[in-house]
Amino acid sequence: MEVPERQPLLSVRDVERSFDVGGQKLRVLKGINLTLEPNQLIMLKGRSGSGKTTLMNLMGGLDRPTEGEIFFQGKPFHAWNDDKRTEIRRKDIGFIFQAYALMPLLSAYENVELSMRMAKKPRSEWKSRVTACLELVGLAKRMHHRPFEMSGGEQQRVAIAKAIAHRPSLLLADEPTAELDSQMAAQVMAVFREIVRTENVTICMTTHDTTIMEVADHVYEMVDGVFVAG
Ligand SMILES: Nc1ncnc2c1ncn2[C@@H]1O[C@H](COP(=O)(O)OP(=O)(O)OP(=O)(O)O)[C@@H](O)[C@H]1O
Repeated sequence: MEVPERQPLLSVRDVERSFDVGGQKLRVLKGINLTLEPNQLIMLKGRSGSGKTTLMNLMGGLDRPTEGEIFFQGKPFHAWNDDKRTEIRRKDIGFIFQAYALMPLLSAYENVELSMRMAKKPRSEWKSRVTACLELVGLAKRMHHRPFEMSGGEQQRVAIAKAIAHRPSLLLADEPTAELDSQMAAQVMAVFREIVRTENVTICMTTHDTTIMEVADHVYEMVDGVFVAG
């Protein structure tokens, strides 16, 4: 009997993205190929302006390529409209940004709970999942603190709990450690490794920090809109 081939989580094929800037075509991505498998920690590095954020936006279904194909769990993101991509994104993708994007008036617990609500998870699952996610990021004792009562590293860990609560299979993180000192950045990376081990998720993150690249399963280097051998 033939064993069915395992489907990649995400596949990016010959992707280009151009923007119209003042009547001129600005080519930002110039033929990107990348495959993400389940349960990986992948990093994208490259100079400012090389196109990393543009690629992450495409991978997360926030934007569509000018040329090429993007399949998320076999679904053709490049061909789907905003509404269809948004539906998949809400359910299956989590995002973390450089600045923590937490609601300032809500506690850590309430911030994470919001993500369960947004993903329309049954209310009966909220409490145990929110608590488990905050424990996973090492903040069980800070659940009822609000963002301004926490350090930058703690806030970023709340943002991680919030991004994984609805059990996405892909977590995209744009410079998640950029605002943190090296000790806090190391804590965030330890949490990422733990999440990849226990949560059935692939993390793809951008970074400039060469010291944290050691923990990646693979590092892609982008130069001027293409990948170069690392
Ligand atoms: N919507 C847009 N319209 C026009 N130009 C854009 C748009 N989005 C990105 N660009 C341009 O594309 C280039 C790549 O930007 P991008 O944000 O992807 O780089 P990056 O590698 O993520 O940089 P950084 O490390 O600074 O975040 C930049 O020159 C940027 O000005």
